Amino acid sequence: MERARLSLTKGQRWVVKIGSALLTNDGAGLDVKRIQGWVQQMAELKQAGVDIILVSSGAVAAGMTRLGWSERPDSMELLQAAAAVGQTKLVQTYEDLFQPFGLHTAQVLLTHEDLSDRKRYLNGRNTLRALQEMPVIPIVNENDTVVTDEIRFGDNDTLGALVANLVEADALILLTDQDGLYDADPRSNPDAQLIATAKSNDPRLVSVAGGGGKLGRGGMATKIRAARLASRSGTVTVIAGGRIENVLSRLRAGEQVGTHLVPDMEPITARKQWLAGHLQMKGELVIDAGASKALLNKGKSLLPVGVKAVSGRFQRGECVAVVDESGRVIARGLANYSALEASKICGRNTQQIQQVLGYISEPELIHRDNLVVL
Ligand SMILES: Nc1ncnc2c1ncn2[C@@H]1O[C@H](COP(=O)(O)OP(=O)(O)O)[C@@H](O)[C@H]1O
Ligand SMILES: N[C@@H](CCC(=O)OP(=O)(O)O)C(=O)O
Repeated sequence: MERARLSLTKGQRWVVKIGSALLTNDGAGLDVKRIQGWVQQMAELKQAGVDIILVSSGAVAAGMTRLGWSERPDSMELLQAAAAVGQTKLVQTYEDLFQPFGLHTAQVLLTHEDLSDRKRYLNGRNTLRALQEMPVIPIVNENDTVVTDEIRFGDNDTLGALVANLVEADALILLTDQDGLYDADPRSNPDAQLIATAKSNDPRLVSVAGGGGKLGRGGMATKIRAARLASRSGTVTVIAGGRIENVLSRLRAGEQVGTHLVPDMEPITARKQWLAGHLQMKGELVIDAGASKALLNKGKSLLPVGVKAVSGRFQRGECVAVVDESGRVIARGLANYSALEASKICGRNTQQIQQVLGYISEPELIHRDNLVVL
């Protein structure tokens, strides 16, 4: 497809994600020889004017080797400790390998909360933009030491997609241990066929994508979700084999390598992408059929009168899910009222808000500028 080809051959901003399954020599530390190959290609791209942001996994694996562990631990604190030990090794390895090309690296560790908080999100975006102007390759990973299970990205595919949204990347390249997305998991189906191209939002992709291997976290399922998220900033996603020779340079030259997932929607505004990227909701608003129609078909704000039930604990300004009567999540947005206030004014018309609460902040429960339909 022409659009995908242009994002790859002419795009000025790429997010490249290298997964755990690829970075390690079958669990035994970092595969420095291979990393050197990707570094060389990324350095050449940067010198040709493509801003590269690298999302690299591998901290836990590198930490395990440094600590002399052969088995991946199960406990959260040991995994976090291994990540803390391994992250320095990971960045040191990249720094040493980029240095001969006159490039430095910058360590960027992010959590889900950093990207949910509007101020920190904007700060992160400004910093990454500033780094792009420099002879520097930012290296992003999840800040594993401080996250708990409930708030983890867990896999770096999702993180890669949110970073692609953050910088409005032309392309998100997910390098992994398979040559791309197959119509069934090739580990268990030797006859599986490679899918060369598809629309990022094609619902059929979900059924072919299975889970990850013993080193990777998310498998293809999270890569498909990442492609969907990335499409919101008009970003093309490529899932490709990191062991394919010169994979990045060949993609830049316009070769059909791996699976190309092409957005089939117009990019949404940066603010709405930020909203859509929220993974944790603080509460839920169940709305009636009339309100669903107003949101889905007319791009309207959500008024308290259309809300049937409120659940969860949220404050004004926090992100909530909007659910229709059948239980389907149709939108999310920032609430203008807390959960307690919302439960008092739901089902009421605008005039009644003042009577019930004694004050009125806004007539809308969620203003359309702070609402994204999913
Ligand atoms: N339909 C599919 N096509 C290709 N690979 C698949 C598919 N379904 C599941 N997989 C598995 O996903 C794995 C890659 O994901 P993962 O292990 O998380 O790696 P990474 O660390 O690169 O993200 C592959 O090794 C493969 O076995
Ligand atoms: N943050 C973790 C990586 C998580 C992970 O393995 O993700 P993925 O490569 O997407 O399977 C680490 O650096 O070890």
